[in-house]
Amino acid sequence: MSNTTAPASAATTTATTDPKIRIRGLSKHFSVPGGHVVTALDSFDLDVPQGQFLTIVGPSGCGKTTFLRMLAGLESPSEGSIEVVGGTDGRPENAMVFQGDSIFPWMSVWDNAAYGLTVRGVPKAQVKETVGHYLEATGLTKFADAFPHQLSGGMRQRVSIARAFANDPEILLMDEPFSALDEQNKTLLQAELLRIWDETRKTVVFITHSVDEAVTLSDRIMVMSAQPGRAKAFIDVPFERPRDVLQLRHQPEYGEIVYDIWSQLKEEVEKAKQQADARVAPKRHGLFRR
Ligand SMILES: Nc1ncnc2c1ncn2[C@@H]1O[C@H](COP(=O)(O)OP(=O)(O)OP(=O)(O)O)[C@@H](O)[C@H]1O
Repeated sequence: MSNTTAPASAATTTATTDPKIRIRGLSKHFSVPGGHVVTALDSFDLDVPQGQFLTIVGPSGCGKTTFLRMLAGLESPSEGSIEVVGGTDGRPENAMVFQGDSIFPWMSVWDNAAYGLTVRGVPKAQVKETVGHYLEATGLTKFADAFPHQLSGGMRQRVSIARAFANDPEILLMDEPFSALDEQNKTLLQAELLRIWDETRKTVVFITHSVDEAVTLSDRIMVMSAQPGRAKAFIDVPFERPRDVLQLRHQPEYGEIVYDIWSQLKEEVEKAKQQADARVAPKRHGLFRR
């Protein structure tokens, strides 16, 4: 499967056809107590073509969430540029789905899903049609009047997904949206996401710690290096769409891609662990001296 893996240096040259997201020289430094500076991301280049489902995997602390937050405009870059090539038709640039609850607890399922459209002043009939469609697609029609505290974790994530798609953003950003769910719910939601995404073919940047999830959902996977985070490798996922989550996992090629990603990741996970140990060691040393 090595023919699907491209070194990171090819990132900006192989995926330049009609990019929806263009990242150049992106770095992010954080000042932390003690006068230290953490470089979360270092000189990061990336093109995401229009309509691509890109997933990012990388060891803990390599800057995945920081990157997504910068894409969402919630953090500003220390250096470099982020460009989302967008339309001018009043649609939001992005919508984000997080790991935990990102819906409003005081609003019904319907109102949560309709929120972005209502704020934008979309005509009521269109809101009704769009929200109705995405609640149906996420299996929530019967729960339209329910409130988040009456729903399971999986159903709350469905509301987040329905809201994100209903809002029709230019790009969709998803930060480990299924990581808190049990295996069965995770598989169901992956299948639902695949189905909804197939309808819209939105440009998605998705973060996960699960290599299986990455291979199941994505067109392309970016493996990040341990901190400071950089693009280490790109792996194309050649499976045709629409995809069936279970059948996909039966294919011999699936295992080869999973192996390929793990081969890239292993070294970075070990590096990240050494970094974490090195951060703990001086503190321990200080403790013994007291
Ligand atoms: N606001 C902040 N202030 C200081 N340091 C920060 C801040 N946000 C992130 N960092 C640091 O930047 C680095 C990257 O963090 P980030 O959360 O982006 O990593 P990640 O790859 O998403 O990790 P994980 O997989 O564990 O969620 C970490 O060392 C983190 O401690």
